[in-house]
Amino acid sequence: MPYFEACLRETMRFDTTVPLTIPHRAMKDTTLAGYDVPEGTMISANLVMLHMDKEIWGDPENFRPERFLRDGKLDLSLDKSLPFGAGRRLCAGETYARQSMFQVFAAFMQTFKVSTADGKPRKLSPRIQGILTTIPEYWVKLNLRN
Ligand code: HEM
Repeated sequence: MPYFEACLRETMRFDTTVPLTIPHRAMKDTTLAGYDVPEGTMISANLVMLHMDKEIWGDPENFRPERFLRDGKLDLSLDKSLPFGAGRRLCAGETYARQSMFQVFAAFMQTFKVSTADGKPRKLSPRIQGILTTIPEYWVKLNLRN
């Protein structure tokens, strides 16, 4: 189960569902990462940049759930990803979404063996970028596990 949770976290890091946070407005003059930010400035955090930062992840281009595990246990201090944003306006559905994904995908993977439709390895699909990241049509084959 820790490995499965690590897979979910790595999936959301590797393939950021919401690439930009909801735009926020600076309520007073401030500084951010050394930049002056005047009151009223619109700011959106780029979560893809965070999730693909080499300095944070070392090898962000690799899908490697083990990066969240220490001695076989999930270690949340290793998870610097923010798929649900952060701060006062972070996603209101984070807990619900994390729990639902865990329950639905764990049951799904326990029930089915999943492969590509023709059984051959496929490259990642191109991504369609919008408010959410989606992919074009992509067929998979499900076989019931014994
Ligand atoms: C995997 C699923 C989801 C992801 C990756 C996601 C991600 C996000 C992100 C990145 C934001 C912007 C946070 C920010 O600006 O800092 C957001 C906002 C929000 N999300 Fe989600 N979300 C998910 C599911 C849900 C669900 C299931 C609900 C409701 C049941 C929900 C409700 C909201 C609401 C209400 C906001 C606006 C919060 C505010 O501005 O105060 N989200 N979400």
